[in-house]
Amino acid sequence: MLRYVTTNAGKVREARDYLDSEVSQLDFDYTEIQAPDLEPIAARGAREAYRHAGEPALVDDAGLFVDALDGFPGPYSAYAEETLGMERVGHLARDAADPARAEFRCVLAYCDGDAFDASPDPVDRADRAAAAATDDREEQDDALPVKLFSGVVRGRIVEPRGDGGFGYDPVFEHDGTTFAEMSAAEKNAVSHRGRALEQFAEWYATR
Ligand SMILES: O=c1nc[nH]c2c1ncn2[C@H]1C[C@H](O)[C@@H](COP(=O)(O)OP(=O)(O)OP(=O)(O)O)O1
Repeated sequence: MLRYVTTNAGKVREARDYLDSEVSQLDFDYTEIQAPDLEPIAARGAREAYRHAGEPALVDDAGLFVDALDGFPGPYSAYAEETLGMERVGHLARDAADPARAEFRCVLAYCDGDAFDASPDPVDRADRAAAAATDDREEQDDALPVKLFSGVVRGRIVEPRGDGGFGYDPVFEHDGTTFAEMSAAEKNAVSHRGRALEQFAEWYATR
């Protein structure tokens, strides 16, 4: 059974469109390392979740990157939402630029313990073999292969509109409509998460 690892029910709702019945949510709060990019955060999370669950794990790390704020809040989007809140982050963005161009990014990291993605790079392989041979749990985790998928959607930050979706959806406008004004299907058709899930589902079905 594939476990979609997140504490966020909004993400699960969107993922169901791509993963149907073969997925169930694992409400597990994996360690989020600090990094400017989402990829290493998601990869580390997927390894930890797989070790925890003992089942194939798919981690979804996402964030809002505002151009005029040099990518802030980016990997810290959840923290900024909890502290400042979606509306104040929106104000910061619009104070910095008008229009306040931004993008949502999503990285999916899949780990099932199999070496499906054995690196062709012998140095990398040797590193993995060495890491797998140690007793150190964190080093062993680094040896687990992870497959990454990502999606991006461009838009602009506006005054909040709409009551659908979650997180920053009310302030993120794409083609004249905020994500909170769209149905889940409409959002999936253009969103960062939809793009990443589409790629994952295609790979997963044919792996
Ligand atoms: O489609 C989206 N529509 C609106 N907001 C979004 C979206 N995608 C990510 N976001 C925001 C929500 C949160 O403030 C942060 C994700 O943070 P992120 O750490 O990936 O997720 P999270 O803490 O909500 O749940 P979890 O880590 O358990 O999956 O970016």
